[in-house]
Amino acid sequence: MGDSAKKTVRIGDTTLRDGEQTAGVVFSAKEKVAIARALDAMGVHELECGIPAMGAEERASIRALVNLGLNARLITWNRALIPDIEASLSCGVGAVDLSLSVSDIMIENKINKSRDWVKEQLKRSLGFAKDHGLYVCVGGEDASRADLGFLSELMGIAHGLGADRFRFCDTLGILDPFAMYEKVATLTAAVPGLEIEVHTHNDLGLATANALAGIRGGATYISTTVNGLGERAGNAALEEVVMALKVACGIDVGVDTRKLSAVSRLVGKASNRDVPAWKAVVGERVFSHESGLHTDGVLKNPANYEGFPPEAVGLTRYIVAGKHSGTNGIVESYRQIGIEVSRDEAQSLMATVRATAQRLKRPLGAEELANLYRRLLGSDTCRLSAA
Ligand SMILES: CC(=O)SCCNC(=O)CCNC(=O)[C@H](O)C(C)(C)COP(=O)(O)OP(=O)(O)OC[C@H]1O[C@@H](n2cnc3c(N)ncnc32)[C@H](O)[C@@H]1OP(=O)(O)O
Ligand SMILES: O=C(O)CCC(=O)C(=O)O
Repeated sequence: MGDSAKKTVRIGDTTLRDGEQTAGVVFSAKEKVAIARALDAMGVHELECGIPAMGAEERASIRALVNLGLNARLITWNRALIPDIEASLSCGVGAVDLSLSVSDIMIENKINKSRDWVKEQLKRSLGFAKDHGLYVCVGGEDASRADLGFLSELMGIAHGLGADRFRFCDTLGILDPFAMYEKVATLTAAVPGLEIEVHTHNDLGLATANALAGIRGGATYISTTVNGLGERAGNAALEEVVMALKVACGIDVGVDTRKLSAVSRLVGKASNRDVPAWKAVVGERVFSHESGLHTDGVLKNPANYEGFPPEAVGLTRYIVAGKHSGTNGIVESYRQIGIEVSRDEAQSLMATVRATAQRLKRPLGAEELANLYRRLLGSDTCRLSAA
């Protein structure tokens, strides 16, 4: 990503707000504390931690987070309405996101207002928030479908009134990375003094790509959720964004990546949404190798088939014996269960290993491999190592 290695990129994680908006997901106050602590401990810069306007219970859970004294900045989500901001102030947070629908389709068909109303409401709510000493992110809901001239105008007003950043939302997840890049680059050039955050949804599976494109376009913040939770198909996943920035773009955001899989499990459990074994970056089996040529390559040097090592994200490498195994992989699978086999012996075992995997529709476990060895190659005492 060119000179982007020098760039400072910050993560604003919204697992506790947009993540919890996943239809059917509810975090208990205790789970919110555990998730916030985990994200803070790994170095996430900002946590969007709830919506005070929702009511007393939500406000109590936000106050509990404020009382933790985390390093991460806590920010709440608000409509750009004074009562919403007052509710946030009552929670003791020092930062608010003030959201306004900014596309004509939503201005006309959702909030039933006009562009002028949006501008006035921005001035009113931002002025109120700034008078109360708050850090303010102005949230542009549906910015990806909004008129760029109007967005520039809003950003100019926001900047003039002391907003700290603007959140460019691809609310419906309909952009491609090229369009995202161009839109963010245009806005960065139009209002250079105002930082931009990109909030990307995954309806087309492009949330992470779009977030990276936003950074290339000049954004400095990325909105993420653990496991990509969030409305409909979810948001850009924290683990994908952090690792993609690091591995593909050479940008280290200062998050301890070794904790990514643990936080993924924590949020998977709290959200009652299992993390698929093949989930990019944190899936339990994304460092499993079975295919003969891959296994051979990994055994010679893991870098042959791994873009980053499993330890980098707190995971483990597995070599498994299955339908696609080759000789070296089978030797290794037996070595792992304490049985030394030669290449010739592995070759003689291969057809049965494959046929068994084909029949069972899965790789063979330790016991099955040992039984096969005994059945095909001899006694159970032969060449068993200490393991
Ligand atoms: C894209 C996003 O993710 S935005 C975040 C969305 N999150 C949520 O909705 C979760 C929590 N929401 C809630 O608890 C409730 O919806 C509340 C407390 C925010 C509002 O509750 P209610 O007062 O009962 O309103 P309700 O949900 O029925 O409708 C929303 C109202 O807010 C208005 N509204 C929506 N967005 C905005 C905005 N950015 N600024 C001002 N008003 C807005 C709508 O026009 C509608 O007003 P209307 O009733 O006059 O037509
Ligand atoms: O307006 C905001 O700050 C965020 C709203 C949101 O979650 C979205 O547009 O997807």
